[in-house]
Amino acid sequence: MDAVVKKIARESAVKRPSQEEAEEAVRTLIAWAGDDPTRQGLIDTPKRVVKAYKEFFKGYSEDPLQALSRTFDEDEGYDDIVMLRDIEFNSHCEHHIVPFIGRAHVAYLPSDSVVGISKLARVVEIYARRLQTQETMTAQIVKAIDQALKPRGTALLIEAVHQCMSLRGVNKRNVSTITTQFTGEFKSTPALQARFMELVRAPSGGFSL
Ligand SMILES: Nc1nc2c(ncn2[C@@H]2O[C@H](COP(=O)(O)OP(=O)(O)OP(=O)(O)O)[C@@H](O)[C@H]2O)c(=O)[nH]1
Ligand SMILES: [Zn+2]
Repeated sequence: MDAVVKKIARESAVKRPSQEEAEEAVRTLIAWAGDDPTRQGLIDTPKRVVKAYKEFFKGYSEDPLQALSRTFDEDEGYDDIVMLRDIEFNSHCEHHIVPFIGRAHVAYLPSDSVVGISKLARVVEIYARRLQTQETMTAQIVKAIDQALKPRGTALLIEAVHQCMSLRGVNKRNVSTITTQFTGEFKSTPALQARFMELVRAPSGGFSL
């Protein structure tokens, strides 16, 4: 078992079930839904579902601080906004285990060093691949960046569609849920927040490389 999974298991005092126990749980749900888990078309489904869960929730075995640990300090004194826009993610809401799908826009103001830009997208991916609420995921991403890079400020906007609202329950399609979090200079300086929001909304300039 991976160290991060072990840590989460230790903190929550939950024993991680075996692959066979997880597959059995899927067979139970299929039967509960009203179908026969032993029929031809469903016989391999528990194995596939467990494999899919491994992908959906692989963020439990990854460490965001580790992803942000390699920084570069030769940046000629660059000290303005570094922003990644339109980081697509798929997550699952912790209330219904149904997908919520959206985009994250993340920016930071470097102090001494910068981080490889892919690592910011990796942090989004790590937290998205866990059971989440949008608010928690927003706060966690910002906290990880602040902790690892100690920037002068971090800004994050997440927009997402929650399928637990569009496929069931209230059945409202295409509702966007928007969350934002600002720290440091982004929190204390409204003009910086406004610049961030402008950059989120700015046309892409037709780049699609
Ligand atoms: N704040 C927040 N709520 C969420 C998120 N994802 C899902 N939810 C909401 O979680 C709530 C759970 O409410 P409950 O009343 O316990 O569950 P429910 O009976 O299935 O609720 P309905 O979805 O209204 O049918 C619902 O209002 C969901 O829309 C999220 O990321 N953040
Ligand atoms: Zn939900």
